[in-house]
Amino acid sequence: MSPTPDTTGAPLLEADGVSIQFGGLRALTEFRLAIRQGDLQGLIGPNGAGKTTAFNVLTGVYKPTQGEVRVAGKRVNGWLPHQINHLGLARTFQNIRLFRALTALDNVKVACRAQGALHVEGVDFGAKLRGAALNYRDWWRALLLTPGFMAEERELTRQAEHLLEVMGLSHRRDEEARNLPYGEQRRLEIARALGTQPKVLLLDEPAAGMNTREKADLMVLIRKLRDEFSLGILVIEHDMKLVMGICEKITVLDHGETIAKGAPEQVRSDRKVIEAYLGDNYLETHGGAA
Ligand SMILES: Nc1ncnc2c1ncn2[C@@H]1O[C@H](COP(=O)(O)OP(=O)(O)OP(=O)(O)O)[C@@H](O)[C@H]1O
Repeated sequence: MSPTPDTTGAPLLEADGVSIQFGGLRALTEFRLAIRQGDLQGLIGPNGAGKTTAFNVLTGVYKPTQGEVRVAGKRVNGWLPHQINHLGLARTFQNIRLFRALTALDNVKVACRAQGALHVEGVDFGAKLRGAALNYRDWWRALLLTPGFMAEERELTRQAEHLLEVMGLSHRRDEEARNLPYGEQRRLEIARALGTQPKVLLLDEPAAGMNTREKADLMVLIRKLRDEFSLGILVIEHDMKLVMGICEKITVLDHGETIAKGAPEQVRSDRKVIEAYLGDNYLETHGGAA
């Protein structure tokens, strides 16, 4: 049986009054969020609201102009994405970013290997030097196919195969990522993100381009991932059925500002959210009170 999600622990990911500005454009203003183990939260809003920017700030692609991002309790402002990833934060992208010419298995193995690589936090020169020395050693081990290297390869293959199986992609193991149907490429991206053994997973429009059946399956799968891998999950998604169906808490952005936050039923009847995003048609089709 899946463990009951524990959403009472310390936040694994926190945004504390985070703002970012591009020239004169305030893309994100005073953004606040806390994700704990067992959380399944949504981030919604109209096009250009700042959702992907929020992901980019949380994962180290952008440095916040103001405020603080904390991962596993550590302040990570200014850290590089791979350093933040080592603290347990992984993501997928709105525009799929797989290694297109690698097989499904190798896409996931790359991520599993990256997690086993030297953990270099901050900008410590000594650690970087040690990292370079270990890379050099690993290069020779790979070239000479030492028993240690071969054993490590088998273990990485086993881990990657397991993740492909969880994501229903075992049958695609040896196919190049670019040849997979769109919905399967999206699932492969999630498998790859899981390869880095995250504690928090950020999914940027995971259902984009999927048909109704695939979306329904994805909803079940996202819940299953949360439970089986003891994750906290944050999802950006335009499909309201999916977001409202799986998320326990939703943050709504508009022009970089948080205009609402709460349970799905609270958010979908919020007048500001209806005006900015859902539209009165949504209420007519789905019911609910303004
Ligand atoms: N690197 C950048 N330089 C300048 N402006 C940017 C940059 N990144 C994002 N923006 C701007 O910030 C605003 C928010 O964009 P963002 O991509 O976060 O929106 P979004 O909510 O993810 O939209 P969508 O649903 O269309 O993906 C937009 O006006 C966008 O043009």
